[in-house]
Amino acid sequence: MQDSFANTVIRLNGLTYQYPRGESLHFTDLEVPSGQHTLILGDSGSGKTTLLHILSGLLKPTTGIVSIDGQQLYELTARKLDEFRGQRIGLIFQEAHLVKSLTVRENLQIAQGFAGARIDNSRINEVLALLSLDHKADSYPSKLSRGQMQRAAIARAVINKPAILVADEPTASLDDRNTESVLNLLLDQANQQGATLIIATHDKRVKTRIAHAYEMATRPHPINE
Ligand SMILES: Nc1ncnc2c1ncn2[C@@H]1O[C@H](COP(=O)(O)OP(=O)(O)OP(=O)(O)O)[C@@H](O)[C@H]1O
Repeated sequence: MQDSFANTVIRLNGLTYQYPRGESLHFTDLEVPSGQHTLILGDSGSGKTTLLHILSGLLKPTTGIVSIDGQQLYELTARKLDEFRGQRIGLIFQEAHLVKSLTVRENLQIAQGFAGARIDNSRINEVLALLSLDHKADSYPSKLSRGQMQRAAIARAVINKPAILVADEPTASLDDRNTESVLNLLLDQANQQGATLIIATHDKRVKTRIAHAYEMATRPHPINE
């Protein structure tokens, strides 16, 4: 089903998730207008990572609807969902998860391939230049510094011009200077590529840069509650 709110990039409705033999999580409804960068805030264990996985199409909720850029994610077949995720959702986790046996350029090429797009080397060159990584295009991940690795992960997340860029604690282990530069990169890239940023964080330094926040409203419920 297509979403009727053309300007709404994320819509969450009636979401719950029950971990097998674990927590039952209930999520407050949310609508994010396109371009409204939003933080996901909440105590440790409140369900931020679970929510990011659900809204990124990686974890099917027990109940409820997730609509991204007008598409209800969990109505798609597994293959279509993989393709949609590749095209419309950019993921940045704390560890970069680049394929170690491939160069930076090849990592970006497979990200284009997963999304069902043709290999577009001029787009790859453009993104690498924007992130000051052009000189590392033919390097393997093991030859990158930590900061370069993080920029490569951002390059991979934005390569297909996603509608949303989802980052889980992207600054948790960074000093102030690197936090500033990663936040600038994420905001610049999101703004330039027309993506809406969703960042889960505890980090006070991030809260000063992004005004809108979604507070995890619930504590986890015991199984039978
Ligand atoms: N695979 C799992 N099986 C069972 N319970 C889980 C599993 N993963 C997470 N949980 C539980 O679900 C709840 C939410 O976890 P989640 O990782 O989403 O929280 P979080 O807000 O991201 O926490 P943090 O800020 O500490 O990373 C926690 O109580 C956690 O113990």
